[in-house]
Amino acid sequence: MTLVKKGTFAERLRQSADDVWEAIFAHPFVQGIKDGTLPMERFMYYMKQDYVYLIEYAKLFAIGAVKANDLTTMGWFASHLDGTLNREMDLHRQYCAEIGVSREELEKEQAAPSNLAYTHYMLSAAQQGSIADVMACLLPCAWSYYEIGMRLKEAVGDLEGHPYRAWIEMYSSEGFDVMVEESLQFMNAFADGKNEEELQRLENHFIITSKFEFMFWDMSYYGHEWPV
Ligand SMILES: Cc1ncc(CO)c(N)n1
Repeated sequence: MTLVKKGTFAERLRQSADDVWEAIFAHPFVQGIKDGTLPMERFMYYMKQDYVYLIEYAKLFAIGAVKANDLTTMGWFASHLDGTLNREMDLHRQYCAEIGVSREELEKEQAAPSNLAYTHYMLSAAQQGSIADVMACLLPCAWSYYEIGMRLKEAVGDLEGHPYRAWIEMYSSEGFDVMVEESLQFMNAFADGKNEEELQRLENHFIITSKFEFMFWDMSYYGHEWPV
């Protein structure tokens, strides 16, 4: 299941946030997707918040394309900017269309506080930092979803008739594992030659964005809103 290679910087990152990731896997929202017991109303709240999240997340790929030092890297970021906007977000548009939520309504959704904090943290780190900072912020998103997707697919087995089938299939699909694997390779290459202080900054981005991933699930389950 794990794509990470021993002794790499990506392995160090994964280990540094392991407790956070275990808390994510055990979260009642994630467990509820697996069991199919998650109320659809919570899932739709999550999808709407995720839609506005993905608009900002996609900008990280655009920043990565600007900060890339070669055409292969630039092309990779450009293709995932396209993939996020035109494929991943299609899943959201389709789910929402099925229950009568239009594209316009999705785009008008206001980000809840944890969502806003998460995307702004990433955008600020990406704008101030190098391409390595961009990747350290992006990694927990795709990689933790991949591990969730794989775990859920394995636990559920036959997805026929499962209420969250399309979601589980998307994040456990073959294209997605390639994307994660390539992200890990890029992360290792970008970290190459960096001193310990810089590596710690990258590790900190990884841990913080992993914690924001947990908060996103928590917010979607309990509905944390602005206090006033
Ligand atoms: C909050 C969040 N993190 C990661 C992903 C995976 O792209 C997503 N769709 N939403």
